Amino acid sequence: MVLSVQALDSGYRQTTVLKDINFEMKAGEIVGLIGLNGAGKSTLLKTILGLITPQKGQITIDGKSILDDHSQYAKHLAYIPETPVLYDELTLKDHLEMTALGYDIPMDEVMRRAEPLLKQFRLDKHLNWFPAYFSKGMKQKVMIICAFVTDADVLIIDEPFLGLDPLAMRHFTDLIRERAAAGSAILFTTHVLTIAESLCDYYLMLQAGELVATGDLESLQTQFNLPQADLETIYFAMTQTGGVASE
Ligand SMILES: Nc1ncnc2c1ncn2[C@@H]1O[C@H](COP(=O)(O)OP(=O)(O)OP(=O)(O)O)[C@@H](O)[C@H]1O
Repeated sequence: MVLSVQALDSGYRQTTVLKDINFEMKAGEIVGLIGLNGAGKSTLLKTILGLITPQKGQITIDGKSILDDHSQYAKHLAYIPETPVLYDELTLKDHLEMTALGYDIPMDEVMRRAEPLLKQFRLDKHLNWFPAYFSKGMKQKVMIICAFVTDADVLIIDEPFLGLDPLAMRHFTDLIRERAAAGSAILFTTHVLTIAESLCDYYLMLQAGELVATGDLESLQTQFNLPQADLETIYFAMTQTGGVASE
């Protein structure tokens, strides 16, 4: 099991947002974390990343928790946040260099891995540009490239498709599939359910901080008693019933 989340409660100061979250991810799995605004998706991703300390329960990657070795734990993870976070005073190449340092990968190896991605995302001529000159989508692409040049075996991606043009979106979904085929586990949130449906092996359906259903589409169809339904139909049913359909 690459990622294991057990009996997790998490949130902010006095507030508990996530209640009793349990799931596991194997190498090569693509998992969609699906739920309404405010359901707790980002809170879950940030807790896995170690940016929020769990109130209860435990998270392990390859059997180790963040408490065992913080820096080793962090090297197993790469994160693409919802809003690109770039340093104003660093160029695109500097950001790649920072990634190389952070993950202990030689810079020439990072550049070798980055080259096809830079070309694909049409940023190969912009290595010396500063973020101020990038569009929102270009900034998002920098975050994607920095995450995909690492050796991380768990990729955490928060609403990755907003701001990308259709061509970039296609390249990005291909990259996600390739990376999973190479053995990484990929957990992402999205409100774009058609893309989730085309990419995910299974789904975590989060409603008001609780996992109300998990499984692949077929299993969700059974749980919600909606044979043949697509993910969007199941999602609407979830928001109306607050969970799986009663018998
Ligand atoms: N820094 C914070 N301090 C206190 N409460 C917060 C904080 N960030 C989020 N929350 C609360 O936690 C709950 C879950 O928020 P979260 O951002 O995890 O939702 P989400 O599912 O990612 O939503 P969205 O789809 O809008 O991104 C919400 O009720 C929100 O108000």
